[in-house]
Amino acid sequence: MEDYEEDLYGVEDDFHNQFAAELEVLAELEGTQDVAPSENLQTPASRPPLTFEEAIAGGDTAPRPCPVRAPGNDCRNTRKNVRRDQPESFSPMSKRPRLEVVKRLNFEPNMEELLYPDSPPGDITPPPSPEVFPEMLNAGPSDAGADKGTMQALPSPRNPVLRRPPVLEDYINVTSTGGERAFLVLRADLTGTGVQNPLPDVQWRGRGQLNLLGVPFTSLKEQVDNKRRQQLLEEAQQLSDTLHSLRSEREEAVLEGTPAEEPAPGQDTAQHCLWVDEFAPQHYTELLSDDFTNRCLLKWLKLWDLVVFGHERPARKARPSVEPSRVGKEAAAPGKWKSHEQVLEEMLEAELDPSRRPRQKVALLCGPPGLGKTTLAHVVARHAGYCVVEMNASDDRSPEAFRTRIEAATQMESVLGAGGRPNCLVIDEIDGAPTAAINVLLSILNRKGPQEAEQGGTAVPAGGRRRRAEGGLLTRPIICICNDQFTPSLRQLKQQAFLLHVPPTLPSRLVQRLQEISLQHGMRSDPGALAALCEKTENDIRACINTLQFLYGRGRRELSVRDVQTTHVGLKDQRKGLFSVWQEVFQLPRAQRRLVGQDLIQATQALLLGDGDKGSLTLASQRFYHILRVTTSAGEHEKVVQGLFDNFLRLRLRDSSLGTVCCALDWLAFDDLLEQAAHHGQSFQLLRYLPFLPAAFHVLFASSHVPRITFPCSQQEAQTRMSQTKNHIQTLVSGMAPATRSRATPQALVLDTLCLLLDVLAPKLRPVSTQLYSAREKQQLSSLVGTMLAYSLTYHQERTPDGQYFYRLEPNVEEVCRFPELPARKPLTYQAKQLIAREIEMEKMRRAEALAWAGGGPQVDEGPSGPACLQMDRGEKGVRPPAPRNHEQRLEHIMKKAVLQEQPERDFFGRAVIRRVAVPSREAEAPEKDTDEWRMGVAVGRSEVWFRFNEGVSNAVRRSLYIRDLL
Ligand SMILES: Nc1ncnc2c1ncn2[C@@H]1O[C@H](COP(=O)(O)OP(=O)(O)OP(=O)(O)O)[C@@H](O)[C@H]1O
Repeated sequence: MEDYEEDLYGVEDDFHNQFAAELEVLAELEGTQDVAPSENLQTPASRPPLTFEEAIAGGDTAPRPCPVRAPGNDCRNTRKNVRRDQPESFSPMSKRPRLEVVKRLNFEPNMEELLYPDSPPGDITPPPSPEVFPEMLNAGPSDAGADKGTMQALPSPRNPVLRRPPVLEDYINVTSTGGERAFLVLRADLTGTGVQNPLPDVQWRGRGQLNLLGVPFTSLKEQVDNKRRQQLLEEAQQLSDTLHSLRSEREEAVLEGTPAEEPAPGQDTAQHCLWVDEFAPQHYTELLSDDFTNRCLLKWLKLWDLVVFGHERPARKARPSVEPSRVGKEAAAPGKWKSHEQVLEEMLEAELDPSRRPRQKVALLCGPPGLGKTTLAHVVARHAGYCVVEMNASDDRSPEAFRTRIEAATQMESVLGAGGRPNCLVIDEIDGAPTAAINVLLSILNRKGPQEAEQGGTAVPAGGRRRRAEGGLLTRPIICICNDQFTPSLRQLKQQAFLLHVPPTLPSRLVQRLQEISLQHGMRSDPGALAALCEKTENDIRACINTLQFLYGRGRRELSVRDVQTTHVGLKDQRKGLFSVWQEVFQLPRAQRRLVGQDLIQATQALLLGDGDKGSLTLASQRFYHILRVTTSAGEHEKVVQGLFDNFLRLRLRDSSLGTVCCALDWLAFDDLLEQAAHHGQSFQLLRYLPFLPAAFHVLFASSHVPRITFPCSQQEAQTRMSQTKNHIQTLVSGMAPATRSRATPQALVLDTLCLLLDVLAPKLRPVSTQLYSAREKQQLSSLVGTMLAYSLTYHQERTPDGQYFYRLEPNVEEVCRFPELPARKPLTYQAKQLIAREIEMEKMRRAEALAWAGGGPQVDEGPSGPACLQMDRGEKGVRPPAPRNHEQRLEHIMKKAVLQEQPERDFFGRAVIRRVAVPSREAEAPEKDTDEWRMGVAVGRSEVWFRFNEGVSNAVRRSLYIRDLL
């Protein structure tokens, strides 16, 4: 059969050409029918090869290729089956060979191009989509072969591209660029993808997805889930291992019968007891705070002995060797500043007050947290024989509660447990108390005893009654404790208090104490690690002990420096003042100052660029985190940043190329952006990045020098200047002539107009009288006045503090567009400004009069006035009649008004006055046309000359003028 086809192939047949269309339709019709059995079924082997003529003659009986509409079935098998099953008589297949011929004629070159390259000539399977096609071609040699096989094995669907519209099927028509029309048969979309899939076995890339990820998202998700699961499993494994090992340890211990491991009765409570409480000092000698401070506080408490216990104050021993020299020194230098210690000692040695109490009724201990201030107060008070009553000022904040607590503690005595000891009141966290509460305390301190009242001249009985009403005299010591002595509410109290600054604990003492504590719990710790711990906690006793206990609780039996560095030590939340924050940012911590110049720059770069190994960054990163913590706790981020901005350029910069400055400016800009995004866009999660700016500044600028820090004011100044500028612009715009204002937006004024306008407003004016000006100069002046009036500008005379007069532009737009340090480009003289100011005033008057006149009379349109009028005079002389001059206008106006507004004369009460007509005298009868008065009136009213005396204006040229010359 193939041979036969080959023989037939390429035969040109007129019949087929003529009836191509009909053949096509027939082929289509046949395609819709079921596979028809062939009439003469012969196997190719049994059939002898035919010649062309035989084939033609055979016509309808000629064997035909397998039907195309048998998907999934092998062509030959089908044919065989058909041959066996179907009776030979039934054969509607007469046109089959022609169909094949039609197919092979293939009259459409465009369609031929689209055919699959490897497909046999008779295969009219539409090509796969261009996307699949190259893939299939490049699938590798074996695949390609397989695919070819598949392609050949696949049933080839009927050609959906037809030259004529199909009869039974839906179609769409397509016209090629060459104008040829083809008809595409529509088929049902069985796959439902909307895309005809020519090869269902080949996956279309991405199944409609873009595959931007490379790896599908689902598999990524799976990976993450797997990872998490793995992690959880590992953790669980670790936990069970630990539990297992612990259990085995305990079992071993039980088996060995170690007495130490047996749960002691108090052990459970001891485990939960804080070490800070366990090792809290009980005696004066166990105190870690500075000895001088401890001693001073004890001495001050002892000053109360006379009032509280009735003990006489021991007589002071004379210090023969020290005193004279000291006295001599003080006498020699009376104005010399005294140290704080000297002041304290003087206070302690001073005489008691008339009521035999110390002059300072309250002691104020201040210092950073965790130094043992509260402990000091307790231990010293107990040591001095008192029963300590503590109150927390942050808790009892209301003045009433404050008064009640203080009076209860100072005027009553505990009957239970105190052993008859008098109270000593300790007020902790007094910096958290409001001013009103502090005032209550002050009023209690300032109550006067009878002796003082007598000295003050107050009447005793009345004073006694009042005292009883307001409470008794304070006879017990009060010790106040605070962290921040600069809290505003403490100002008054500080003046009356015995102020004691508690200095940081000496690290050597603290290390020793910590070593004792850790040894007692069987924890090994070398002094280096403990020193690192002290440094990290800034010698905070509480933080050190708590850290030790925390590490011990986690099973560490040995403290190393690494442990200290990796542990996050919880410090008490403490706010530092702004100056100390700025100082910490710009100054290296004490311990690291000696490292300046060694690894600092490297560390800086590594920290900022993020490319250093962690080991070399420990010091720098510690500093970084410290600053981060300090600035976060300081709170006032805006103020902190302003201080950094105002001060960072005043520092001694190490970097001569100013790279650090540029970096710092970048940080500042970034900070601005962050704040803007956070507050304008309400993206408050961005606020967490703000404290990094001070940390970056520290890394960039911190040095060993003590920085000279000033309080920031540039922001305030800039804001004031901006509001001033806005005011100037607003005043300018509101005063502008409407025509000018319509085109002058504030922004355009600032950016484009004002700068040039200032140059326009400074023409060269000769310092002579305007009468001597040439026409051009007059025009220049009038246009200047016109421009200034259009922008509502004028010059205003002012006086400097040293008494000099000067003219200032009003509103002062020079401030808007000129830097104050720079001189004006074309400064006008005082006289020029004066002249311009006067001309502006005159012009304003003229305009006002013209307006009033226009409003008063009907003859309004007599022409413009002022500079416009002047210009009209010059430019359009021939066109319009010259307008009346200004003084003429004015005079005429006045006279008209006088005529129009002639009112009947009225007396004081508003009644019309009727004058008696006097008998006319002779002189009156005569026509006094020549009288002086009449003539004067004519002269003033009718004369062309009119002048006004302006007081205070001195024109450069003067000349004598007589009245007769004017007449
Ligand atoms: N010499 C010491 N030896 C051991 N522990 C001490 C010593 N001094 C103080 N402590 C412990 O340190 C802890 C903190 O002390 P204290 O409360 O007196 O500090 P503070 O300066 O008052 O802190 P704050 O300002 O936060 O109130 C206390 O629990 C105390 O037990």
